[in-house]
Amino acid sequence: MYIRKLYTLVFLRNDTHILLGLKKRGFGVNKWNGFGGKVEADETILDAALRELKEECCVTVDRDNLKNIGHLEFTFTGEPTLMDVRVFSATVFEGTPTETDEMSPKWFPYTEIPFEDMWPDDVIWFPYMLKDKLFFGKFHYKGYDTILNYNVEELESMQKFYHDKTK
Ligand SMILES: CNc1ncnc2c1ncn2[C@@H]1O[C@H](COP(=O)(O)OP(=O)(O)OP(=O)(O)O)[C@@H](O)[C@H]1O
Repeated sequence: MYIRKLYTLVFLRNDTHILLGLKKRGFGVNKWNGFGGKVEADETILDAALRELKEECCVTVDRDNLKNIGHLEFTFTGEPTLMDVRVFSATVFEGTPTETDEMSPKWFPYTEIPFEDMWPDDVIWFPYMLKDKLFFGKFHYKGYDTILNYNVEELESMQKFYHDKTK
């Protein structure tokens, strides 16, 4: 049994580029990633996603424009926590991505995503996101550099996935 902790991860995208942020502190420091963090006890997952995006790169998204596109689960050998990461994508947003204490944002062409400076799982599930497929990925790590085993599958619908999960 694991202790499940909820996280959000948001990607802004257009036809040719994706916005990533270089994490300046804390978990995943010096890695490029989407924007996100822990869901607080008093907020919904969607509210947490919008809040973290604003806090980390000063961009706001209308909640109707934030699409849940994937679900990731991370476990680490010897650790009791399961990181339950809800992945979102938006193409419509307000504001200019701006550096904050936590993140330094930069647009990358889809052909130049810096996977060597990202979490090792990203290169495995990004292709689903980039092809606009919904996905569910599970990764078991040893330390923070080595994936011992994983599985990624395409989903028909996030709503159906969450409905089936709670059965
Ligand atoms: C293991 N493989 C992984 N692959 C891809 N992304 C990963 C990840 N593991 C964590 N993430 C994301 O990294 C952020 C951490 O957030 P994190 O800094 O811990 O949260 P938060 O901003 O609440 O922290 P503090 O307020 O500083 O405590 C959060 O978006 C989360 O989804």
